Amino acid sequence: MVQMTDTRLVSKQTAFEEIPFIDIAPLLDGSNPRKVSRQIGETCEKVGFFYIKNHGVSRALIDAMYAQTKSFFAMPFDKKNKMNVVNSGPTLRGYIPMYAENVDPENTRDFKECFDYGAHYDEVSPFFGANLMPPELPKFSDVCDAYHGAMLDLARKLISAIALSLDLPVDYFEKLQRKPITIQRLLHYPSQSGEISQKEIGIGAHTDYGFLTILFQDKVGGLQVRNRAGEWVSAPPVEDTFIVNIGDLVQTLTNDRYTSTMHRVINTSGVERYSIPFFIDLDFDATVETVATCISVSNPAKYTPYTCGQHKYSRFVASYTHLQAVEAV
Ligand SMILES: O=C(O)CCC(=O)C(=O)O
Ligand SMILES: [Fe+2]
Repeated sequence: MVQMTDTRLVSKQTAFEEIPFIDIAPLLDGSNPRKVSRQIGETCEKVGFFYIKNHGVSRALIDAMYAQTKSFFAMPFDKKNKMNVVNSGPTLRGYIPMYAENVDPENTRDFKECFDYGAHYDEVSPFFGANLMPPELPKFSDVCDAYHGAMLDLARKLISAIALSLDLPVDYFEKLQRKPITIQRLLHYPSQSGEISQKEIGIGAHTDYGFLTILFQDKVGGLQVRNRAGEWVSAPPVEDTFIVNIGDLVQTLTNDRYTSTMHRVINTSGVERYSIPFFIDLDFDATVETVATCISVSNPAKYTPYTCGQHKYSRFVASYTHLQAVEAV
């Protein structure tokens, strides 16, 4: 039995029109990218989250990634813990056990475990390097690479549409994303029962730190998004779609025209929930400053420019317990 003692945790079971659906086929096949970019722009202003359909990623690849995700988390803790993120140095990839990352640390402990990887680099630098991979799962590494590649291609298309929506050249962001920070995350949320309070939920309320997130979620549900009126709205799983949302960097780049929207996860379904978000930022050294088309005399730039890597690392320090120990030394 689940009891929501805290009414702030209840979400409106509204129709998901509140989070729009966008058919991106005309963007991917080149027949009408401007139409898709207009829809994305409007949605980024009003909601910050949208479902995409006809996204071109094969069902077989998604199913394979999902199967590997379940196999990964089914491994004994000791095996997963050999890949603990604390062993990855500045690369900051690998296994993140329960409570080792809390994205809203003032209020919530996150009842989830994760595995993070990215593109392979021989050289180690913050957010880049080799992936820690489980030798027990022979297909894991190849499936991960293929999935990450598909997400990167899709993200670049969506980002070109965001550029168009801001009256910028279609390739505007490419110069800031030559070697972008990306994180491909696998997530496991056990179900919670009993009394549930804000002190411990799947993932605490947060905005994403980067440019764009593309999320696959399984059929279980539990994602909630805070709308502009401050109400929590469910973002239920919908077959053959991904959920896309913009992050903090876009809010700065657009001078708050597009806002990075708060969201959280509460899994009280009685079954395990798995989700697979892909995060893309800018290059580590890229300067994040508002684009010219979002500034005017009556709407001057609100943000002091910062670098992408700086921002990302500061958010990691705030949420990863092992980095707090390092910073405190
Ligand atoms: O699992 C989900 O549905 C959302 C995950 C999320 O918000 C995140 O990892 O930033
Ligand atoms: Fe998130």
